[in-house]
Amino acid sequence: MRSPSFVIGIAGGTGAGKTTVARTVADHVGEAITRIPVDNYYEDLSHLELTEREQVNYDHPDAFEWDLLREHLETLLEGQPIEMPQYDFEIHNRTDDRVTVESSDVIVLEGIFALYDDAILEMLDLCLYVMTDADVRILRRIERDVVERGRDLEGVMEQYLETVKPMHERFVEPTTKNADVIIPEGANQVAVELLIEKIEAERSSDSGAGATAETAVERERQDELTFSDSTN
Ligand SMILES: Nc1ncnc2c1ncn2[C@@H]1O[C@H](COP(=O)(O)OP(=O)(O)O)[C@@H](O)[C@H]1O
Ligand SMILES: O=c1ccn([C@@H]2O[C@H](COP(=O)(O)O)[C@@H](O)[C@H]2O)c(=O)[nH]1
Repeated sequence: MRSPSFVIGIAGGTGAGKTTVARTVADHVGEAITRIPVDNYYEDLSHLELTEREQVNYDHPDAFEWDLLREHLETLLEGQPIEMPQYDFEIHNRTDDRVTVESSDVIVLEGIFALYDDAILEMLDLCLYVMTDADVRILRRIERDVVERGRDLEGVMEQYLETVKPMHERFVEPTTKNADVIIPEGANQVAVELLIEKIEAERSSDSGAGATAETAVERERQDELTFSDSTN
C-alpha cells in the first residue's frame, strides 16, 4: 500500500463549512482522498446516561480522544488501514460500529480542532481555516442541528451560549495562527477550485518524483550492466 503524498487539515468554527469544503474536494478528487472527521474521535461516553451526555462540553479539547486520533493518522501515513470509530450526534456518543478506512494518496482531516494538537500539526502538509462570521454559523447550525441532529431550537441556543461560543473564542479561533490559508465563507468556489488544483499538483509532482527516482535507479542498474558487460 502506498503512503499518502499530501495531508490536509481543515479547521474552523461550527457551521463554518468545513465538511462541505472537504466533501466537495473529495467528490472532485475521488478515491484518492481519505476523509477523517475529527468528530468521530469524541471520547466514548457510554458510561454516562443520555441526560448526562447532554450536559457535556463538546467544544473543549478534552472532549476528544487525541491518542487514538494521532495513532490513526500515523497508521494512515504508513499506508495502513484503520478501524475508524463512528459518532452519532443524536445520542451524543460513539456507535458500536467501526468502519475500515483505507489509506490513500491524500488525507483530509476535518473538524473544529483539526489545527489544535501539536503532534497532529506536525503531520499536516497544508493547514486551512474556514472563516465564516459567527451570525452565519449559528444560523446554519440551528438549521442543521434541528433537521439532522435531532435537537430543538431552545437546546441549540442554550448550548451555543453556554459552551459553543466561549470555547470557540478560547480554543478554536486561536488556531487560525496555525493556518497556511484562510478560506472565507466556507465552500466558496474559487477557494475550492484552488484547493483541488493544489492537490492535483502535489499528486502529480509526487508521482513525478517517484518516476525520476525510478529512472535514476534504472539508469544505475543499466550502468552496472554495461560495466559488467565490458568486464566480461
Ligand atoms: N458556502 C456556503 N454557502 C451556503 N451554505 C453553506 C456553505 N458552506 C456550508 N453551508 C451549509 O452550512 C451548513 C453547515 O456546513 P458544514 O459544512 O456542515 O459546516 P461545518 O462542518 O464547518 O460544521 C450545511 O447545511 C451546509 O450546507
Ligand atoms: O455529541 C455532540 C458532539 C458534538 N456536538 C457539537 O458539534 C460541533 C462540532 O461539529 P461541527 O460539524 O464542526 O459543527 C461542536 O461545536 C459541538 O458543540 C454536539 O452538539 N454534540
